[in-house]
Amino acid sequence: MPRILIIDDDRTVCNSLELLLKRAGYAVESHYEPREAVDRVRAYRPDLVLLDLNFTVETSGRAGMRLLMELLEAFPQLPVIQMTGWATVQLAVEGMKAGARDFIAKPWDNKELLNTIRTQLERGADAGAAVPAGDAEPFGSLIGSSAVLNDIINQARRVAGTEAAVLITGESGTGKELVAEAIHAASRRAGGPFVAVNLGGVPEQLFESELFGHKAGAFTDARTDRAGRFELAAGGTLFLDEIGDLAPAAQVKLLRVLQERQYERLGESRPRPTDVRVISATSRNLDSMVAAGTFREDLLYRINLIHLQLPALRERPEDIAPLAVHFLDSARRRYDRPGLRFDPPTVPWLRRQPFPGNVRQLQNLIERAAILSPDDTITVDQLQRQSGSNSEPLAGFTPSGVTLEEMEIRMIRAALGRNGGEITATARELGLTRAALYRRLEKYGISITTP
Ligand SMILES: Nc1ncnc2c1ncn2[C@@H]1O[C@H](COP(=O)(O)OP(=O)(O)OP(=O)(O)O)[C@@H](O)[C@H]1O
Repeated sequence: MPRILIIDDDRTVCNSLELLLKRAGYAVESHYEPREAVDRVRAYRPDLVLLDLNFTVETSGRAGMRLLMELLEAFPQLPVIQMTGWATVQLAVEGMKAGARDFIAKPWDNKELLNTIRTQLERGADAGAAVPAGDAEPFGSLIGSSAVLNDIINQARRVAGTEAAVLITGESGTGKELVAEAIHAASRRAGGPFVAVNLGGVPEQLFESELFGHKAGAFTDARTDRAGRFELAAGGTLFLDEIGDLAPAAQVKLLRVLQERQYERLGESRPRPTDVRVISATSRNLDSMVAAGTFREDLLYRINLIHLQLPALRERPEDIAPLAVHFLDSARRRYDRPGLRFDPPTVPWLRRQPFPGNVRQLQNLIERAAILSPDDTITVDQLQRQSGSNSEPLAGFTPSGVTLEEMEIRMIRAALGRNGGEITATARELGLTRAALYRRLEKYGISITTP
């Protein structure tokens, strides 16, 4: 019978956990005193430890973190599951970087807790040993070896096995959706669907129908019953893209469903339980939006148990070469041009470009070059031409004295000019989504009629 030791100074918590775990067939003991915990582990030899991070003597969780470190040092193979309040979940993430296996947020869900324990016991004593930071094992289809990206990959790998809600932020085209897919693929829900919904593209009046579904006749255009995204994603992951674009009323509706873990199709009164892991993404700054009163703080709290901030491509120029090579390789296969290659000055040139549209812009640039290149060698000259501009920033080095923001403004104006103010074409040329282009127009006060 597997042995579990609970370390928590709250006896009521220990009692109810003991009851639950014994019923589930484990041998359980509790330890209330953080100080002698290491000795207790040595004596009891548990197969798994449930460790509370927030001892009442000190609610910051630091005492719990110290104890976690001591335990991991004394018993590096021991699976430790941390327990923590919502307010200190960030601490648990730190704990996972240090080698804890997982965490459960209090108040816990019995089923989830038992699942987590079972998974960790199945993984055995050494299987989950911490992956060293900066390792280069592939994660999903993410390419890149910069330290910043690796750090994010490692964090994502660790949270993948949990049910925690993840918020991914970063500029447009930095790979937020790709990271979400990779987390899904590495999670227990990998066998279930990955359903993405772009909340920026859902008109406010269709929000409920889109997410929760509707019954025929629920409104004028509802001719047949329709499942919403929550239903389609059941057993899998729901990716809420551009969550910062959500209107206030929709924020309330989403929050309610996330809190109550149930929803109703429009026109139906039967509640359906949600069975999704939520991953959200946005290129907006939700903290400032909360401060400005345009994004609900309680919703932010729900969706960002774990926060992954993806750096812009210009902040990790080391990733440009491997990405460029990867995209060229795909283009070789896709367009059946096996001889395609970069002229040697191309890659150093690419590394110097600001790429306001990030990885997506780099990908588009190389794809276009691969299609249009008259022979097998892609040169700087061609890339400059393909980037659609001879006088604008991508054509050369960053002019001195010009800020990145000014360059971005110039690029946007020039692209708007070339495309006659047409948003879709301009966004495509810049490697941005329409929503991302609109945000920039708004941010810089650029008007479309007089680019
Ligand atoms: N690290 C990476 N390795 C390989 N491909 C990448 C990487 N990052 C991004 N990409 C590619 O770049 C494109 C943009 O990525 P993705 O759609 O995930 O970005 P995003 O941040 O979600 O963008 P948006 O905010 O505009 O929705 C995709 O085609 C994706 O496959």
